[in-house]
Amino acid sequence: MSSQPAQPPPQPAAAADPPADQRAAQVATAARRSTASVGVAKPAASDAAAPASAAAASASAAAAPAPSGLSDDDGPTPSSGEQIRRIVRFIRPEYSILAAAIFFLLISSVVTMLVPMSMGTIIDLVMQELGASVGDTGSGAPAMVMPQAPRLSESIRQNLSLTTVFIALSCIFVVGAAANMTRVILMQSAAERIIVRLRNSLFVNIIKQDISFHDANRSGELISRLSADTVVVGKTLTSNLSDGLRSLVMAVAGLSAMLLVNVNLTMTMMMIVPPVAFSAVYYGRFVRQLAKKRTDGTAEITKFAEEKISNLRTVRAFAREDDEAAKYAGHVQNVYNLGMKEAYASGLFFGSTGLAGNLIMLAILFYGGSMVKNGAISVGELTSFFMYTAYVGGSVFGLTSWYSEMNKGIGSSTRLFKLLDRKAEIEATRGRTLDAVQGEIALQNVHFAYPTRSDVAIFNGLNFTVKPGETVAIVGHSGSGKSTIAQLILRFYDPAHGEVKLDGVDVRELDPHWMRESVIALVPQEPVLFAATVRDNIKYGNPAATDAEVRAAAERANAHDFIASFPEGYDTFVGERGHAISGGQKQRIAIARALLKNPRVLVLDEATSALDAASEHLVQDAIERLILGRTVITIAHRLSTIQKADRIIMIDGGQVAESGSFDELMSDPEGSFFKLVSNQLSQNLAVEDAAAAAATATSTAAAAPHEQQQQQQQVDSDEDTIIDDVHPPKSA
Ligand SMILES: Nc1ncnc2c1ncn2[C@@H]1O[C@H](COP(=O)(O)OP(=O)(O)OP(=O)(O)O)[C@@H](O)[C@H]1O
Repeated sequence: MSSQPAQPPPQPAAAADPPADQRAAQVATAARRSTASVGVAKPAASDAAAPASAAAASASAAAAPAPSGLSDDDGPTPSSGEQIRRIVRFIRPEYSILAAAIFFLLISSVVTMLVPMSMGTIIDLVMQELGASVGDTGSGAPAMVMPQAPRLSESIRQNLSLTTVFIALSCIFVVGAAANMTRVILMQSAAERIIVRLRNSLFVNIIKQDISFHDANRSGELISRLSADTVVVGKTLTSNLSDGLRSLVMAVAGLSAMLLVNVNLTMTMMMIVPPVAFSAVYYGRFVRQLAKKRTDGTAEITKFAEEKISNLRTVRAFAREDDEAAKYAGHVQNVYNLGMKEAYASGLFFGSTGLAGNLIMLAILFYGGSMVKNGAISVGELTSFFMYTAYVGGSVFGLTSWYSEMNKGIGSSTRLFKLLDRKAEIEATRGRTLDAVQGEIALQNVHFAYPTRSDVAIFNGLNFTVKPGETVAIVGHSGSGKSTIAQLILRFYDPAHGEVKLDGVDVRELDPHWMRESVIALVPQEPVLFAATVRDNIKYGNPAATDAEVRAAAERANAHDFIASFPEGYDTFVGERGHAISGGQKQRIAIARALLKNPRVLVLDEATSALDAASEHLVQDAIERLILGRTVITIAHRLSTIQKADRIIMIDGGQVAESGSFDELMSDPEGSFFKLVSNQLSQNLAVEDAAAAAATATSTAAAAPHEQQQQQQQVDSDEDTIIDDVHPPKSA
């Protein structure tokens, strides 16, 4: 606050305590004289004036929509079957790619399964030639027992030479490798496409959720779903699925081949299946639960980090870096603990199944060796069988890890699909549009409570109409619901009862997107700029605007001169959330943005933080140009704005307490508007008194240093009553 009165400041009303009518005249005069920011909305006791009787609150609460958090309370968790069906529905567009991938997978698997059989055949061929050459030595007795010719390789052996087999197998293996390569590429491309679709649909669904949903969910968590969970689910649906299918095909084909080679040996091998399958099911369930907890833990880490990093200036200003680092470490430790639980479970599971696999191989070697000795099977057949056992063992192992990965994916997908399937209420409405908008806004018998705080009624029977072209200032104590009116007009929320109307039509009948795009603009208290250039930020009001139009809007918003003074002009990067430019500059860019949009109805949530006099003047001047020829609803915090309005609406107790021109309202010293203004003025005048006292004190050489310091502190704190009494930024 920088206003220095031209005349000696009048006594604060409370100190003089004059009769009511005299006080009225005094306050009105003081009000007229004050051209600076008065911060009417910030009386010290304002919070005590909270609206809403408990009865009204519960009435509103009954009709208010339920809070909509992305939590376990947000509807029942679907069963695994439902989740799998949901996942299958989601991957439908990739069916053709997946089918092609499965085709190539089958080819490569068949080729792989040929390996043991071909190796066995080659070994038998080699041994046969070896046997023949041993027989040729003329010693009379064969050097080793040659078992019966194996059934499977019999015909091949009879018709093909060793060289032909080598050449044929090499060609088949090349085909297998090509098929495998194609399978991997196709699967990866399906995974990437699924991740793209997941991310796009999820982002769209997140930004199209009702504001009440965003009240209930922190952005960090949503970002985590968007970035981390989408990858887990995408990979599960493709690479893991492909690996699982491959393992399944190989296990089935391998088993069939083993049965063909020898049934008894196969039965011995099968002893391992029941215990492994049993433990795989339990292990799978366990990791699914862990995965869900881990994705939640990761989301917790992301939302914590997002909030602290994006508000680093506050963390730094309070020197809380170490505390925040410790809290962050706590969240990270939580995820680490879950990871370690999984590590122990995985170690136990994979270690024991590996041991079971090795023991069964030993058993086969022992049993198979005796069969070779008896001439029941050939060495080549035992080799083939052994290789099939290893392949099938590997495939079963692959299937169990696929099962656990699938479970993890399903665990991660729970919240993701819940979020993806969530239907917005307001934003999903496809209402009509109006041909020619006059710009009349009416609130009729509006009852409202925020969905996240449904037991606190903000309005209970709010009624007022703003005529086309009229400028109305909404005033009231802090927390009385002024900004809430703006949010209802923009249809960020629907009232529990009553109607908000545009040109006599309930906004629930209208298309909310059309209304915000073409009819209504909001200039919020603390304008939010995006991390982009000045030009892009202004063009946010109308992406189709030309550079000339952007410049014209900036000129009308008193922004062109400061923009032109930047070395990069309109291409200057404004920093994250516009941190790289000043508050007054930000406000003027926001005004230029609104000018470019050229709305019929303008909702102006006036900034509560005061700017220096020069900057304030430039902003006010820009606002005056902005409001020309429109219906304007100003959530007013400055006396000058209130005085200039055609009409003032005073909100108190969730209803319109008073309505009229400035002079009309100020003529009633018992009225709530009069009290609000006089209360604020006394605060303001106290600041001026303290400033004058401080100036006197500073000039008095005799003043003790600590007294000077105290006086200065008093001035600082009084000035802060207005500047500091700023509520959390409300932005569009
Ligand atoms: N998104 C929200 N969810 C729940 N409660 C909210 C939300 N936004 C505001 N409120 C509460 O609603 C009440 C009215 O808030 P509102 O911002 O409309 O007041 P205001 O009159 O504009 O205050 P000020 O002048 O301080 O900006 C306050 O008690 C506030 O805490």
